[in-house]
Amino acid sequence: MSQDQVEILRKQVDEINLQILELMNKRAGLVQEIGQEKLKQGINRFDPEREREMLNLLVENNNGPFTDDTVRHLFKQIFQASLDLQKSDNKKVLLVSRKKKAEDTVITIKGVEFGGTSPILISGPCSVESYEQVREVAENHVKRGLRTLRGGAYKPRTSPYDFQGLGVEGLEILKRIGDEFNLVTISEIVTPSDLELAAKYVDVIQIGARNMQNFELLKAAGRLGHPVLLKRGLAATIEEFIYAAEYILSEGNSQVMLCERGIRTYEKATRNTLDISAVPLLKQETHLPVFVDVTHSTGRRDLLLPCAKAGLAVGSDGIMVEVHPDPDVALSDAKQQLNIPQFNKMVDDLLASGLYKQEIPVAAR
Ligand SMILES: O=C(O)C(=O)C[C@]1(C(=O)O)C=C[C@@H](O)C=C1
Repeated sequence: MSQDQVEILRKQVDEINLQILELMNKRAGLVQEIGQEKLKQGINRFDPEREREMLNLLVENNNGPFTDDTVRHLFKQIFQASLDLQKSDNKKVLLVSRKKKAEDTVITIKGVEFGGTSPILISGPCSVESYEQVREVAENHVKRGLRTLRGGAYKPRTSPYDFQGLGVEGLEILKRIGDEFNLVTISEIVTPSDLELAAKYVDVIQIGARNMQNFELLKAAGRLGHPVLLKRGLAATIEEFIYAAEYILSEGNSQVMLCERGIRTYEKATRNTLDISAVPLLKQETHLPVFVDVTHSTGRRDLLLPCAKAGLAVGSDGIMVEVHPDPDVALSDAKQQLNIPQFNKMVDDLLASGLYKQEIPVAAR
C-alpha cells in the first residue's frame, strides 16, 4: 500500500470518526433526557436489564470484523459514559450544589456567622446533665469569647442501657443558659415529632450520624425551616451525605451546615477515621458551611488539637469539640471529652496557630 493510499483511507476514517462522534453525542442527548425522566420518577440510573437487551441486539447484528466480545466491550464503555453523564447532570440540579449557587451559604444566628469569613468553635458537653454542669461550660465560653454551645438532650446510644439524655428537660436547660449568656445553642433531635418543640428551645437542630439517612426526619427538618447541623453517617459516602442534605433543602430549608465526624473503617487506633479530604470536597461540591467534629472522629483527647488544626487548614468553617467540667464523671463519652483547662489550652493553641481567630475580641466581652 502506497503512502497516498494510506492518506486516502485515513481521510475516510476521519470522516467516519466525525460521524461516530455526532451519533455518540446524539445518543448522549437522548440518554440525558432519559436520565432527567428517571430522576423525576425516582428510578435507578443503572439498568442492567436494558444494557443486556442492547448488547444482545448488537451482537445479533454484528457482522464483524470486530468480535462479539469487542462489540460488548466498546458499548459497555458507552453505557458507562452515559451513566456518568446522567450522574453529573443530576448533580447539577441539586440545590446544595455549587453549580446551583456559586457563593457560600452563610447562616447568621444571634449575630454569629456560620460559614462566614472566620471559623467558629462549636463546643459543650456531650450530654446535658444538669443546669450547673452546662452553666459552668457556658461561663467559660463567655470568658473565652465563644458564642456556640452544644449539648445533647436526646442521646442515641449504642447500648439501650446507657444514659439516653434528659429529653425536654435538657432542652429547657439549654434554652435557659442560651438566653442567659446570649449563646447559640445546638442539640440533637432524633424523632420528627420532637422537631417543632425543639425549635422553640434551641437555635440549631442537629441531625446525628445515626440518623443521616432517616429520610422522614430530614424531610421534617426541611419543612421546619430551622437551622440544621447534619452529621455524616458512620458509613456514608460523600454522595450519600450530599443527598441527605439535599432532602432538607428540597423541603425549602437552606439553613443547613454539614459536619464530618469520621467514618467507620478497619482502623482501631481511633474511634472512627477522620476523612479530612471530605472537607475540601464538600466545600467544592456544595455551598454549605462544613464543620469537623474532632471528638467523635478521633475519640482521643491527644488527637483533638492536631485534627482541629488539620480541619481548619483544609478549609472547614469550624470545629466541634466536647468539653465537660468533670469528664471522669460524665454520663456519656467520659474518655474523650476535655475538661475546662484542657479545652482552654486547646483554644489557646488554635489561636496561636493562626488558623483560628478570637470570635469576640477581649475588649468587646
Ligand atoms: O435506557 C436507560 O434507562 C438509560 O438510562 C440509558 C442507558 C444507555 O446508555 O443506553 C444508560 C444507563 C443504563 O444502565 C442503561 C441504558
